[in-house]
Amino acid sequence: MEEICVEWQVRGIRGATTASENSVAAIREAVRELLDELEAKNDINPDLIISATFSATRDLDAVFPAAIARERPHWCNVPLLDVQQMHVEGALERCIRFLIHVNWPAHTEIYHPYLRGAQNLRPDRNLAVAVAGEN
Ligand SMILES: C=C(O[C@@H]1C=C(C(=O)O)C=C[C@H]1O)C(=O)O
Repeated sequence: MEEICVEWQVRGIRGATTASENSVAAIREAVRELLDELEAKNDINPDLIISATFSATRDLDAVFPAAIARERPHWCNVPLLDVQQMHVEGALERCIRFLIHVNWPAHTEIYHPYLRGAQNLRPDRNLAVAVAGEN
């Protein structure tokens, strides 16, 4: 029988969005939408996620984004962390970012979701799908 060998790599996935206000409902809505997009566009298997770190700007403190992520199917065992995003004067407000490390089939494209007010943070990643090895 022919053996099909898949080569795996550890890859980083970035994403960001904004919440409409500093409330549990608004942050939950924004995080769910962002992770829905991540999973839909990448066909990701949460069991292959190594860890996920969320940052929130200092104007968001109603709820931990990681707690929202953990509500998702198969995310309960993913090591999660929340940090406060460093403040830069004039930077995008009410912004939630993530950096996720994942085991990924080599040479497979990754989509980095940047939604809502975060769409202009990285126009290069918003317009194009990053090609394997370009992270
Ligand atoms: C541009 C962003 O915002 C900030 C700037 C970053 C950068 O210059 O690479 C990365 C994360 C944030 O600290 C982003 O989230 O992508």
